Amino acid sequence: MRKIGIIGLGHIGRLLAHTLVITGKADQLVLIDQDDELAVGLKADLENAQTALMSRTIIIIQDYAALRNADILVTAFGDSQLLQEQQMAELSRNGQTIDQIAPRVRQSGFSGIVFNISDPNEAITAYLQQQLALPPKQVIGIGTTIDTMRMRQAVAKGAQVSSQNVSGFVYGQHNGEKVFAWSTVTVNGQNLEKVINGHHLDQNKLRVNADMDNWYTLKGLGYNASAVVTWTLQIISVILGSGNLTVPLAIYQPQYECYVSFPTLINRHGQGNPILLNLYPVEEAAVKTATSAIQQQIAFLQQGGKEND
Ligand SMILES: NC(=O)c1ccc[n+]([C@@H]2O[C@H](COP(=O)([O-])OP(=O)(O)OC[C@H]3O[C@@H](n4cnc5c(N)ncnc54)[C@H](O)[C@@H]3O)[C@@H](O)[C@H]2O)c1
Repeated sequence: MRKIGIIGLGHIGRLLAHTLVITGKADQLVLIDQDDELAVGLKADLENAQTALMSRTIIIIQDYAALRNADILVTAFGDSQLLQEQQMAELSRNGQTIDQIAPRVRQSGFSGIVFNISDPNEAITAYLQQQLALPPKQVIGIGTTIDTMRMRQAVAKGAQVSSQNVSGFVYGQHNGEKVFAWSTVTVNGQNLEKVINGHHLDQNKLRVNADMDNWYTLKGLGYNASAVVTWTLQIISVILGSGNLTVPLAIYQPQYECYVSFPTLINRHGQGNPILLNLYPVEEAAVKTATSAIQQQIAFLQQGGKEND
C-alpha cells in the first residue's frame, strides 16, 4: 500500500493531492491543514473527481495519527503571500509551524521520508529534521530543483535545443544565496565556454532569464505551483519505486556540516550519495556563503524564531 501525507493544503498541497489522485500514485492520502473547512472541502472535491477514474485513492483528513505507516510526508505549509513582502518573511512563521506540528508527527510514529517544500527551504528542512528527530537521509527538501530547471531552460532557449540536452546545477539556497555553478553546465556534453549550436551564451543574461520565469509566474499568478508539483511527483515516484534520480535537493551535506542545496542521488531510502563535482573556487566559496546564511537562519529558529521588536 502506498500512503502519502501532505501537511499544508494551499496552492501546492491541493494541486499535489489532485495530481496524486488522478495519476493513481497513492492508495491512501492523509491531508492536513490548519483550516478544517479547507480539508473537508478538498476531500469532497477529490472524491467527486474519482467518479471519472478507474483508480481509487482513500482520502483521510486532519488525522496526524494516520501518518503512522505513511511512506512519504510532504510538507507544504506556510503563507506564500508573505513572499510578496520579503523573501525570508516565512522563516519565522514556518519555524513556529514546525514547533506545533513536529510533536504530533513524532507521536504518530511516522518513520518514512519527509519531502519539504515550505520555504526558506534549506533552513526549514534542517529544522524539520531536528524537530522530527529522523535521520538526515530521510528528511530532504526541494531545494534548488526548480531554480536548476529554470537555468537549464534558459540555457536551452539560448542554444535553441530542448532542455533535456542541458545538464548542470544551481547550488546553495533556493531563496537567497543561489549559486549558478556554470562549471557544471553542459549542452550535449559541451561546456558553455564553447560556441554552442552557433550561439555564444552569456552567463549573466542566462541568469537573468532563469530568474525572469519566476518573476513572471509570481507577478501573474501570485504563487507558483505547477513546476514544484510536477517535480515533487517525479521525486515521489522515485521514492516509491526502485530507480534513482539526481536532483539538487536541500540535503545534509557533511562537507559543510549543514543543510544546503546540493546535487544528490535519491532512491527509495531517501537521500543517496551527494554528487561531488569539481566546482570553480569562486563557486565553492559561494556555496560556503550560502551555507553560512542557512546556518544563521537555523540558529534563529533554534532560538525561538521570533523577530526582536
Ligand atoms: N521551494 C520552492 O520551490 C517553492 C515553490 C513554491 C512555494 N514554496 C513554498 O511552499 C509553501 C506552500 O506554498 P503555497 O503556495 O501552497 O502556500 P499557501 O499560502 O497557498 O498555502 C499554505 C497552506 O499551509 C497551511 N498552513 C499554515 N500553517 C499551518 C499549520 N500550522 N498547520 C497546518 N497547515 C498550515 C495554510 O492554511 C495554507 O492552506 C510556502 O512556504 C511557499 O513559500 C516553495
